[in-house]
Amino acid sequence: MNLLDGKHVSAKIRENIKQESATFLASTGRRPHLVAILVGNDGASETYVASKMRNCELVGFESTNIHYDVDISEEALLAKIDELNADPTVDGLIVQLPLPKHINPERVTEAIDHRKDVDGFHPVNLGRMQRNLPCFIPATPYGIMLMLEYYGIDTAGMHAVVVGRSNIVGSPMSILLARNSNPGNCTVTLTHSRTKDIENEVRRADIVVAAIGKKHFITADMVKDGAIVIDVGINREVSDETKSGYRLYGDVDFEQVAPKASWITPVPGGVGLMTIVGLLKNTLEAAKHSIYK
Ligand SMILES: Nc1nc(=O)c2c([nH]1)NC[C@@H]1CN(c3ccc(C(=O)N[C@@H](CCC(=O)O)C(=O)O)cc3)C=[N+]21
Repeated sequence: MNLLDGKHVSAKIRENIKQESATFLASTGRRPHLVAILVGNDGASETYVASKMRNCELVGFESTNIHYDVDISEEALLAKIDELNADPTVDGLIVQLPLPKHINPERVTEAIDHRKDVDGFHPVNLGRMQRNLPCFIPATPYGIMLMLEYYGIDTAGMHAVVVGRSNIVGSPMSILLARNSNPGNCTVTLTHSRTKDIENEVRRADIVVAAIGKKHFITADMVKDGAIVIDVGINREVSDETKSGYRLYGDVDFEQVAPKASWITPVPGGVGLMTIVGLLKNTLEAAKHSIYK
């Protein structure tokens, strides 16, 4: 078993981003700038946004966190997005999900200027990704592809099984793995809650991407010998044994599965850290206008 070490890879890639960020500052007199909007008081969301801001600092980006009460109206949120779209000092703009029930996430996603959509959730970016055109790729799938690339894993011809069809992970992941690029060129099966026999589908996988949101859903008996296992799960449980007061569990039973896998990501220390690197890379591209002139 080899570890796909998110801690190591994210630190390495952050070094490159930091250098490019310094070059950007030297030539333009300003820093790449990410704005993150957070609505409400979800503990996990607050942790992620804080981590994104801290990572911006690490690579020399400017970052702004706008925090609204849970009862902000959709209209007021959309008005703020319009204002930030028009603000030339803002390069990247994200609205942390999930949003409260009275706000339509689809409307919010489409309101963000696709040239600042560093989450890669806007339909323009999604469509361009599907066509293999320059675009912002959603941060988690992007981070996973960067990790495979870093370790020089050639996925061409592999059978990939993605578990979960979310807009932010499973669905874009299936597109990226099937694309004619490297990593990519996989034969992809996208499984979900209505799949007849998920266990059996996963058993056929050369590469498994688990993005279901259920602790230890993927067990050893479901994994083929030598498979590559990517765990996107971040299931939080209260624990009095840790400083933070909670413990994270993946969608994969790491202890059981690791001995069978050729490569595997740990949780924490895997995909989550790469997600942030994906976001930083997109923000740098947005600042440099290297995707949209
Ligand atoms: N608009 C939007 N964009 C997102 O990118 C987005 C989102 N909404 N909503 C929620 C998910 C989740 N997400 C994570 C980011 C970092 C870690 C991360 O850093 N994880 C660390 C540990 C984190 C901890 O200890 O809590 C690790 O896995 O080692 C995890 C998950 C971004 N998301």
